[in-house]
Amino acid sequence: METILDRIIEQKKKEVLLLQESKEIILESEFPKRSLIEKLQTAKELSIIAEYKRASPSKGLINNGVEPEVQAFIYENSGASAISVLTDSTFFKGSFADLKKVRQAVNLPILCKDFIISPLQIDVASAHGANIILLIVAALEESQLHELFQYAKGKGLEVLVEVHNQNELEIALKTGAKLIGVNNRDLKTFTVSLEVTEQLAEIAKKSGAFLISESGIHTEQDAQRVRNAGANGILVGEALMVSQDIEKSFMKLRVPLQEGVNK
Ligand SMILES: O=P(O)(O)OC[C@@H](O)[C@@H](O)c1c[nH]c2ccccc12
Repeated sequence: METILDRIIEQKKKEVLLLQESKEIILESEFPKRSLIEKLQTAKELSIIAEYKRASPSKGLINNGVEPEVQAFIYENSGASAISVLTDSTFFKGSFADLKKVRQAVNLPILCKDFIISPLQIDVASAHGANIILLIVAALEESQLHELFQYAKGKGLEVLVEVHNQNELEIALKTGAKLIGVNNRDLKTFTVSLEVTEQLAEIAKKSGAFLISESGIHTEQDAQRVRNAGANGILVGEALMVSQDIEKSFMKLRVPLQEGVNK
């Protein structure tokens, strides 16, 4: 059966073809380098990557009423370590223009949250001010994963490699990734469980990578749970996008880090 991930990838292939045909010259990034890895190395609390996400295929419209630069500014002032911006338009109502607006509003590292299948998309992300790109193991052939990983590193970008099970994690670790994102949400079925982080944390941490627990984190208890499993950081979208008091939401999610977890 065709999954939502299959549909998204089909759409991305069309977008990449259009990009190729447009022959548009994609300029090099004119923005300074910002490192999430350096922040994780010295962090004393669970790092929060705060996401700007208007909508998603699993939740529909989440919040269409706040501008990306305004939301990102509040995230930065509330203690975020990085900002994630959804740039997919078809399924998430995002854009690269959103990414650039966020770049101009904050000093934090920015993650381009998209379904990357081509180096061209990495060029576009970098030109709009991204410092980190996402590579989703479930969306790529292993050879493609390696190629895109090396390409992004060559451009001075950091790479968050996303996995959802042990098989994907083992593939991810072969790239030498320093940032592993465990997605608690299955992109094929939308089922969310923080147990996924608990199950994969040990193997991910043994490799010396930093572990980011992604999706389904809403409460202080959720943050503590993935922290206790060994996470260095969390990626939070919906809970912050719908929050009536973002600063207060941050205070709850900012829990102290486990001793020695970033050594
Ligand atoms: O809104 P949540 O449940 O806090 O999830 C945020 C983030 O993890 C999620 O948006 C995400 C994780 N991996 C992705 C890959 C593509 C698109 C979106 C995602």
